[in-house]
Amino acid sequence: MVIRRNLYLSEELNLDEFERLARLFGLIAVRAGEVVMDARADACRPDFKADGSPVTAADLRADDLIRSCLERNLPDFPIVSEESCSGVFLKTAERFILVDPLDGTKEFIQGRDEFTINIALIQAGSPVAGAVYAPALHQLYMGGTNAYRLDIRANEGALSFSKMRPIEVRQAPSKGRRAVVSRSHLDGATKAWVKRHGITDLQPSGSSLKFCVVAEGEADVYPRLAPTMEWDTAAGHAVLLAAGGTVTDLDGRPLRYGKPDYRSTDFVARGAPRDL
Ligand SMILES: Nc1ncnc2c1ncn2[C@@H]1O[C@H](COP(=O)(O)O)[C@@H](OP(=O)(O)O)[C@H]1O
Ligand SMILES: [Mg+2]
Repeated sequence: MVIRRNLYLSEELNLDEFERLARLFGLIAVRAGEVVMDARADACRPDFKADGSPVTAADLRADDLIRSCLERNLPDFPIVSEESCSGVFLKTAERFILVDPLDGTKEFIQGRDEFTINIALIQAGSPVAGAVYAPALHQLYMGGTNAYRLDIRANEGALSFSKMRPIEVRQAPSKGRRAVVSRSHLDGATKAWVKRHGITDLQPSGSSLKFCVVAEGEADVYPRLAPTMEWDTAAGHAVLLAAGGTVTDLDGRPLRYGKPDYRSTDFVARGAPRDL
C-alpha cells in the first residue's frame, strides 16, 4: 500500500481535523502492520531492553516506517515513540504524537494474535485522535470525533474507508458485567478491583485491544492497576473516548499525557457503567 505525501493536508476536506488524523494514523498503522507480519518469523528471537522488556526486529522496523510516514505527512508534530524515545520530555509541546509500534510484544513472541500498532495525537494532555491496528486479526480501530472499526482483507491494495462501521460503548447491564483484563500482566490489585466490583466475567486480552473491546461494546470496563507507559494507552484511549467511554485514574480524574518519563498511573477505562 502506498501512502501519498500530504494526504492529511490535501484530502478528505469535508472531515474535521481529528477525523482526518485518525484516518491518516489508520493508513500508517496498516502499512506498519505489513512490516510487523513480515517480521513475525523472527519474533522467537527477541532482544531485551535495559528495563528487561523484550524487543524484536518487528518493533524496530515498524517504528522506522511509522516515523518516516509521520515526518513526511505531519512535519511539525513532535513524535514520542516507545522504540525511539529520545528521552526528551516534551512538556512544553501543546501537541505531540505518541507511537507504540508493537504493543503486546509478549503475545507477539508467544505466537498469539493480540498485538497492535498504535498511533495517537495528544493535545493539551488528552488523546484527541488515534488508531489501533491488530494486523494478525485484520482489525483497524480509529477514533477522532467518532469511533470506527474497519476489517481489512488480506492483501488489500488500498483502504476503503467507506466500509468502516461506527462503534460505540454499550449500556452496561445491571448484572453480568464484563471486564477485559491483561492476559500477560494481570496483577493482584486488578484482580481485587474486579472482585470488589462483583465482576466474575473476565475476558483476558493482550495489548491496546482491551480499550477497543470496551469501545465496541463487547465489555464494560478495563481496569489496569499495573504499570503501563503512555504510548501503550494513548491510541486505545482516543478510540474509547470517541466511542463514548472514559478513562480515569483511581480518583476519577481523566487520565492525562505528557508526564515525566511517559509513565502512566493506574487507570480504569469504562464504557457506560457510571457506577463502576
Ligand atoms: N513494569 C512495567 N513498567 C512499565 N510498563 C509496563 C510494565 N510491565 C508491562 N508494561 C507495559 O504493558 C504493556 C503490555 O500490557 P498487556 O500485557 O496488558 O498488553 C507493555 O507494552 P509492550 O508490549 O508494548 O511492551 C508495557 O509497556
Ligand atoms: Mg506497549
